[in-house]
Amino acid sequence: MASSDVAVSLENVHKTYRLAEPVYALDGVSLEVPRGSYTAIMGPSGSGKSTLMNLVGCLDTPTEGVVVVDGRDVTALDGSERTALRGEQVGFVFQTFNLMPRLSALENVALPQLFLGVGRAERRERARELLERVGLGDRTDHLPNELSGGQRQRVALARALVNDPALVLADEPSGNLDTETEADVLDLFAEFHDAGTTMVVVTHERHVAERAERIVHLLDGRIERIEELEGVGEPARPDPASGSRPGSAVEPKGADSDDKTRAEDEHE
Ligand SMILES: Nc1ncnc2c1ncn2[C@@H]1O[C@H](COP(=O)(O)OP(=O)(O)OP(=O)(O)O)[C@@H](O)[C@H]1O
Repeated sequence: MASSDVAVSLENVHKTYRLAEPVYALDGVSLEVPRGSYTAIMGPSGSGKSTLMNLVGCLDTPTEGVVVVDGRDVTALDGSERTALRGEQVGFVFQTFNLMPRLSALENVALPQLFLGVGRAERRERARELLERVGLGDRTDHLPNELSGGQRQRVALARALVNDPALVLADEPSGNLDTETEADVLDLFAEFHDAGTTMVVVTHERHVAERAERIVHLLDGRIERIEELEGVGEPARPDPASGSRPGSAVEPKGADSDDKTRAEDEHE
């Protein structure tokens, strides 16, 4: 695959947490995530899913191996360069990404646009639009603690999508949502995917994973297998020149934490 068709690539990535006993959270993972593809990551608890997402999202660096995001070797970047790359490219839907408690739903969603230099009126309009899309058009002025858990999660989702990131990373995005809201969230993911966004979703739920084009199964820090799903969605942007379609395959090929927060420590 041409490198420009690859959103994220991992080459022989190891992540070892050095405790009294070392923990080999990732143990030689190689993976290409094509631009515009929709990938689900599944695996038992402790198999390395969140560790993998943190590396793909430039929140962390591997102990060994190479992680390339949008053509840039993450391991060669310093902390602030990684933060910048993350801000430009990645939208996180992580449960650990809490909302700012003193900002309204609308202000929380508007916040990431501040760092792209978008004007206030436009920020608020876009935030309102996103909140409407996640079914919270009537909750824009609520503070996070005036919302239910599922509503807070939808605000976090709107915030993750507001800058129209090239890559969306979601860790258990529908964890505490009721069936109807989950369906709305997954429809929204499908919409973003249809518009060309690269989606990577960690889930324990088979029916959530089946909305993707392929499922990467992790076991003990390794890729156990990659399952290509039949009949999912339409071919993603056929490339008449090569006859190949970007997004048609995730190919298996073969630490030190920095700041873990994004908008959390920044204020409007
Ligand atoms: N910061 C850390 N320090 C030490 N060990 C860690 C750390 N983070 C994760 N681990 C260990 O690394 C392994 C992989 O963890 P990870 O969170 O990636 O698993 P997971 O597949 O996301 O699990 P779950 O489904 O339970 O969220 C686990 O054995 C975990 O205990």
